[in-house]
Amino acid sequence: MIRKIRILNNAQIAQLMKIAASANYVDGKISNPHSKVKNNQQLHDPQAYQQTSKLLFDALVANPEFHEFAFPQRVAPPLMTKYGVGQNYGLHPDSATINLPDGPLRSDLSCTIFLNEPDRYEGGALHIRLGDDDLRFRLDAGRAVIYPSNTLHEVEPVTSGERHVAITFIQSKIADNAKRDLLFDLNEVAALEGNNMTAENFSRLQLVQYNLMRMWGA
Ligand SMILES: O=C(O)CCC(=O)C(=O)O
Ligand SMILES: [Fe+2]
Repeated sequence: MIRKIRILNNAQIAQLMKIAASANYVDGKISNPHSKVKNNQQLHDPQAYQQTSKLLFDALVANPEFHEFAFPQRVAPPLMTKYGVGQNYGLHPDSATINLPDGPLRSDLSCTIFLNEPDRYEGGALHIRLGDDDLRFRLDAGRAVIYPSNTLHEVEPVTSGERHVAITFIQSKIADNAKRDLLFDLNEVAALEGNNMTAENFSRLQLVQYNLMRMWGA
């Protein structure tokens, strides 16, 4: 399942874009030197990186919808990237593991947080391939798309303007996408309809929710 969630308010977007305007970006190949398809720029200043990464991380983990959908166990520090005219990130899968200072993170879900409005650039869609189907995202500033890391996806070439996003990767308590999606649906229905049930039936429903979490969760 793929979800779109509003993560940032206007003040947070303005703060991030202000930092982006004066910070130093470097060739994105710095973190994937062998990539044949990565053609973007990423934030490099250690201070700007730490500040933006904390703001983005805090916004994400404060968001209840993010928890309901992702069941996050660990979230990689978000990284701001940008794409100028002619830049893109060709079709690729995301790595299964990402090495972080506190140990490897298994990437179950990938997340793009859009930082500038889609009318500020042309092209630059995040294109996710699902078998024969194609999904394209150019979301409003502040909104994120969270999608399974095991998909093939690309960032299409920017043809005018500049595309600003932040990316992160999530290790979920439920590694399996199908199981995670089932529990998300079950929990959502329980939250929406629980008040209409008898107390005993609601308790039985909770028993199923909790025991599936025990069976499937980390
Ligand atoms: O910029 C995006 O929307 C996604 C970038 C991406 O696929 C990646 O960094 O692995
Ligand atoms: Fe990717």
